[in-house]
Amino acid sequence: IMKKKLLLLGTFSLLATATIHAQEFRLQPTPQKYISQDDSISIPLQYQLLSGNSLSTGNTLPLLRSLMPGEAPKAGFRIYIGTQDDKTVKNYRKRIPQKPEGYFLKIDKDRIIIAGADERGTYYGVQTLAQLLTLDKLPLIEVSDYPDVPYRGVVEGFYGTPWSQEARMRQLEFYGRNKMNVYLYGPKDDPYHSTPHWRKPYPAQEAEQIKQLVDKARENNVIFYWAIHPGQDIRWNEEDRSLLLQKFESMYQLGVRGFAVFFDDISGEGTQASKQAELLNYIDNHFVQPKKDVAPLVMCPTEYNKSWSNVKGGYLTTLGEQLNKDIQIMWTGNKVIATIDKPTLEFINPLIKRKAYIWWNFPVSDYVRDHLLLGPVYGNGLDVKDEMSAFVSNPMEHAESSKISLYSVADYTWNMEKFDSNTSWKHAIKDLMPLHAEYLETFAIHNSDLGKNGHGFRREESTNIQPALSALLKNYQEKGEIDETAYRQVAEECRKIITSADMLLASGNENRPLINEISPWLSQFKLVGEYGKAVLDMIRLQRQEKAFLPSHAHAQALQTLMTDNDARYPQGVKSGSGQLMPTFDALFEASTQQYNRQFHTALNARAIYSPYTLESNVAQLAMLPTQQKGKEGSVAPSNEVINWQADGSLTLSMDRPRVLASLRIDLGAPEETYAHFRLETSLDGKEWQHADLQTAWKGHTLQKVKVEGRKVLKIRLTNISGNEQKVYFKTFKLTEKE
Ligand SMILES: CC1=[NH+][C@H]2[C@@H](O1)O[C@H](CO)[C@@H](O)[C@@H]2O
Repeated sequence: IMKKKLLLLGTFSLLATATIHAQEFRLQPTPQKYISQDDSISIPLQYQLLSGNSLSTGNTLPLLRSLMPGEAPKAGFRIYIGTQDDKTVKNYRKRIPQKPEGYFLKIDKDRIIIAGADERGTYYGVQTLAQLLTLDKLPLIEVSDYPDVPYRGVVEGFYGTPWSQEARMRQLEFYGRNKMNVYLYGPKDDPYHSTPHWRKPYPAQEAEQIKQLVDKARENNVIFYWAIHPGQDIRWNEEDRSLLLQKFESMYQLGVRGFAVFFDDISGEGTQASKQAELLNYIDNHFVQPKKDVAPLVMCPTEYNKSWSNVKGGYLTTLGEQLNKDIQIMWTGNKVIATIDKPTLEFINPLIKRKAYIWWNFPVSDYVRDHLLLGPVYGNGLDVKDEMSAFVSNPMEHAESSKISLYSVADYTWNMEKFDSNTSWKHAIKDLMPLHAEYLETFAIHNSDLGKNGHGFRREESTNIQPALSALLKNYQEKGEIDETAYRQVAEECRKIITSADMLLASGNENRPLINEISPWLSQFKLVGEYGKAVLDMIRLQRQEKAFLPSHAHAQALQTLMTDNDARYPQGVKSGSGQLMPTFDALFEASTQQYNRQFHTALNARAIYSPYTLESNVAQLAMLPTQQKGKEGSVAPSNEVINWQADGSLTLSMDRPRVLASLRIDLGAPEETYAHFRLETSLDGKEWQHADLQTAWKGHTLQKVKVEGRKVLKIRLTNISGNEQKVYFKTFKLTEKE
């Protein structure tokens, strides 16, 4: 454990440092019961350790010794540590909360007692002590603590670039420190987790990496679950069943002691509830139970959220009735992306006849990959701790950045009623970068909304400056006046934005992995701050015929820079898209229009925006955002199975006719599926011309459409089969002729 001392750069006296640290100090997660005697002792440099036999294996004692290296048999100060069966803590047995993973921690003048309800509870007691040891003096306290939600942690279950080995190793340490006890390995783009290679054992190198992760997880008292995603091509036969069990056996040989089967985002034969239940029960009865040291099986259903469930169809009730009682069933809530409240659980728990194992799809961003989601965790009910068996977060492909949310998920699931979203968020940021917390907070508060997206899930953004932004815009648009107070606040925020971007980019090694992840967004964030300043100049100089021009030109230059592709992250980089950019764009347009009217000029009054708009009567496509990068225009991909109704269509419209060089469409479906669709283009939205969909190349279902040289204003794709088609929506991308 790296003892994270707050090394303020010498500007404070030792006392002040301790005071500041003590003031801001909080235990993470918030303990259930904490009694302080308003007294403290120096950290004992020597102590006698009296530890119970139950701790002879495991990582609890190694952790304690790494935190307090002064073990000495004759020392006066004593540390008593053990689980409730150990005689070393028998005098404190009745102080131990009788809950799984509970512990009692007491710091007294001449002794420390760490007594756990079980091994992991004792380990958590040491983790709490670890936090207290970052203070300059040890407070005399008594902590009685235990988790509200039995299983708490992370499911790496997103599409896109899987986390690296180093990122996962750091994650597991973070889970140990924050008392999260579950990590489910299930990255959609790992070919050995999903189609095509789920039947095959990992190659030697990947196998070794999994083994390292399993060992690291054990060190941090985290249950490592390995998940398999077979549903897209599983055959319900003896052969595939034994191949799946052999794969699980090969993972067991690597040390894996937790297993999951995900049936999400699939179509076809694999979606049958009774077949899924039969397979899972077989795995439970012939693998999990006989092994005796494997955690209860976890499964993700095909109908994993209410908006996709068809209760009368019986899928969920079939699982509820047929699945062995100890098999856990995951649930994302009322929608794919949703916050979890009591009604959500009152709907699902009776259907599946057990407490739902929540898969929370936040801060996952695989459907808005150009955004970082760094805002507070909020919106989940504080009254649902007894209605769920687990709460695991599906994070972003950016592992370090996800820790802002994960810190709060750990806090929320350990002590739900005491959870305070904003306090937790501020401490999450301090935990990531104590020396640059104020700058990271400025960055995070303006990079939290998702923008328009296929799931319609949004988050608050720029809440600190939002009132000033709307006051400034309202006064200017309606009265052409400048609200001076709002103007000053927005100017100050732009200065903070620019400074924060620079301070974080120059923050050296405080948290290099985090900065490496977010640097494309930091560069973009700085441009947003500069753009805000240029636009503030424009409205200030709007009546000065000459002075206005350089600011207008600078604002346009910044718009161009902000839409340029960042090679470090080709999926696009958006920052401040929720409040800052819409306000600055509106001020840019209003002031330029005003200037044009006053000086009879024709300066460009349109902020650069995406020239493409999407319309569709297919529910899951209707809200997908469009993107423009140079000569490329695209509709953002969706990761889920699209239920494309008969005669349903999608239309991509442009701001003006453009000549196409190519159009690529990938519905992730076999060749014959494309016969069910018609592609047309139009110059006026009235006359439509047919365009041939033809296979670009075998093996991959990407369609290259013969539109070379065709001038179009609209492109339309329609399901003409007369039936609903279940397809993916992986690529819809046009390239304009140079
Ligand atoms: C249970 C579930 N499976 C999918 C779905 O939720 O949406 C997530 C967000 O797009 C995606 O990451 C995940 O793989």
